[in-house]
Amino acid sequence: MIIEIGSIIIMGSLAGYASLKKGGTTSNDADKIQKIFANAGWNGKNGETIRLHRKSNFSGGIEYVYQVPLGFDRKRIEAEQHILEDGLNIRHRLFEFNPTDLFKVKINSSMFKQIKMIFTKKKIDRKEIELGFDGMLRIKVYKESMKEQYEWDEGYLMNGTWSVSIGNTRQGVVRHDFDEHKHLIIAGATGYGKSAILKLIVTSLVLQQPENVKLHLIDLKGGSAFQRFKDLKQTKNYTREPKEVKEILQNIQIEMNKTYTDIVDSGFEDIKESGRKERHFIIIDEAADIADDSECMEVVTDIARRGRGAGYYLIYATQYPSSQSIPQQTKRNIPSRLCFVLDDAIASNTALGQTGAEELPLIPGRGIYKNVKSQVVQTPYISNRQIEKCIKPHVVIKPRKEESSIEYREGKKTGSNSFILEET
Ligand SMILES: Nc1ncnc2c1ncn2[C@@H]1O[C@H](COP(=O)(O)OP(=O)(O)OP(=O)(O)O)[C@@H](O)[C@H]1O
Repeated sequence: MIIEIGSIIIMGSLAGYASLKKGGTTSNDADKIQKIFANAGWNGKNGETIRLHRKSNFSGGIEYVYQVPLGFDRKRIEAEQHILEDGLNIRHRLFEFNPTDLFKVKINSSMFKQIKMIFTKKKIDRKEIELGFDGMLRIKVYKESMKEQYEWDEGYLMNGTWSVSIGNTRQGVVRHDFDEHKHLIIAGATGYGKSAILKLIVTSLVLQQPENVKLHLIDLKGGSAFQRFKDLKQTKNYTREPKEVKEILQNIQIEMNKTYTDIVDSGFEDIKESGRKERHFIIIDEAADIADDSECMEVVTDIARRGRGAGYYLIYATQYPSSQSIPQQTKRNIPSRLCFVLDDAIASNTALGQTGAEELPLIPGRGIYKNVKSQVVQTPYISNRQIEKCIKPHVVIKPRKEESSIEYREGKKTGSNSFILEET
């Protein structure tokens, strides 16, 4: 009995302490923010500081609204947001701990072991921030980290459009509309979600625009990310061979030029105005592998520069962003970027035009999407099994060039699209 009462008191106090810790975390964040601004040299030209205008609670944290001095460099602060986040996390780390776990403890001889487990299994959670500018500087400080995984489902689709879900933020889904923003550069260290988002983009395009999307898939990573799309009726080109890339790109360029000439000759400015529905997507996974080939790069640059008018959109992915793998002219023509964690600030600058990707947490799918503004997103995750299910109705059996002398016949299915080849 005494043990039971004692344990209840201990648990009650621990729970109270933990919830206090979780709730009352941010009392002096306003001061900290002001100090971080001063130390980072983010004040106005004559040393003017930001001034706290308002502070308000919202369901996930606290928003601080500041008046900013004239000449305030918002882009610099956006790029160096991690300094602010690190500063707010220096002394205060939040325990990801649910006090109700304590009430699940069974009162028996292993009680102390169970309590110890709850505390030793806790994860350290960082405060995260979000910046906004509308004449005032708005800093949202969140009590909890962003979700590490968002499962994709068909609710992410916008049928009949070219707008594809690219990530989730706490405010909702962020989309990249290819008819608005055309091309996209994707960069990121290996293993953090480049292929996964490319597969999601392809799947979304096929499901949203099955009759109008034309895919040119160039997979130079030595993996098999695009393999599953090669027999789609929407796939016009698919290769994993670097030596085939030049010919494919040059043929695309010829078609693109012809389409553009037709559009202009018919008196239209671009494909959108012409009312044509077809859009071509040239998707290159590991662009660094063709960076040495000047003829390939000439076509890539040309598509980035002139493809928009003809409806030829480029998605250019690399894990090695450098001035060679993303030439200056290509970069200038592709303002939209999605960048997962990168090795250093130089790579981040090359890929995004700002630092910050080197500071992203090591979470697959966590990236910075930069378009008009830049924001941290968690890309939706689609499993290979889901992809197979979604694209199955679009699979057709195509003879490959080198197999034109081989007779095809449908055979015993071992997968959704397997068949036996018989040489005659
Ligand atoms: N949005 C996501 N949410 C959760 N997990 C993800 C997400 N994206 C990727 N992952 C996980 O990370 C793993 C690696 O992702 P992916 O293959 O896309 O990386 P990559 O950057 O293309 O790496 P590599 O260049 O080595 O192929 C995936 O197998 C998956 O388990």
